Amino acid sequence: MNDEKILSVKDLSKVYKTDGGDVRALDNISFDLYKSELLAIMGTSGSGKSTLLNVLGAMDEPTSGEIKLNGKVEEDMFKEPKATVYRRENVGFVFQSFNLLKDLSVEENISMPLLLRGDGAEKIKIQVDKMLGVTGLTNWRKHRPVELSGGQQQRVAIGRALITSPPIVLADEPTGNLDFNTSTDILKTILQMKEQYNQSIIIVTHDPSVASYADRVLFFHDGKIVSEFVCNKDDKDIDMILSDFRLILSGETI
Ligand SMILES: Nc1ncnc2c1ncn2[C@@H]1O[C@H](COP(=O)(O)OP(=O)(O)OP(=O)(O)O)[C@@H](O)[C@H]1O
Repeated sequence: MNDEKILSVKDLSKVYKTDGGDVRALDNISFDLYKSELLAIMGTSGSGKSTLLNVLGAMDEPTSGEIKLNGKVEEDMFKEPKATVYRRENVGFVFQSFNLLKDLSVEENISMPLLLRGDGAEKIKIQVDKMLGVTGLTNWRKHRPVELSGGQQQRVAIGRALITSPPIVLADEPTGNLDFNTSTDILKTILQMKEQYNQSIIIVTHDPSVASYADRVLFFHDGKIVSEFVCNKDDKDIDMILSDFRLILSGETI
């Protein structure tokens, strides 16, 4: 991680109009994401974590506020066709539910973003072979998602998210459906790829052991950032993250 900012978020708010009244999902959020940083977001249910990822990924338009990418506001980043271009060039998504295309093989799923951006067959093959190696899926390349374990499916999703080397990766509970050992394996894959491709990653998680891999943790409550924790790799980060968070929530469940 270095001190170069890739994203600067300033006074970001998102208000949903519902029949039951306005829901302020994000309430004046400001933070920076640094180059090569792994930033974890934790928070109570309904505190705005997924909304934030959707807005940063230009899937949902904020009500107010500013997002700078590399120090510049992207004009019309929430309007098509600019939103699609912004996503394609800058963002990789990893979801809890993997979101793989079930009729396609592992290698076809991973190659999809390259096909969509119009890369040639030879270039795609080189990139996909490399990615299959990094994610440990070379022997599974011809298999379809249904024939894989949860951890393997998530590694396909990670490979697909990172194959275009996007500078930003947005991961929403990427280990939420996985057991402890598989989660650790997935996190190590994410970290290894971050080192290799120099990416900045935002990971939403309820799991303090996942958050302990991060450089920094932001805690959300009621659409606001209520605390920030800088992880020190050499002490008991998990305990500290948990106690910090419990203190903030004063008894609420995570
Ligand atoms: N499309 C929508 N329309 C109306 N309200 C919404 C919509 N999406 C989210 N919300 C509301 O915005 C708030 C934040 O939701 P969000 O999904 O971002 O929370 P979260 O922190 O990701 O929650 P969880 O940990 O339970 O997944 C919640 O009160 C939710 O009900």
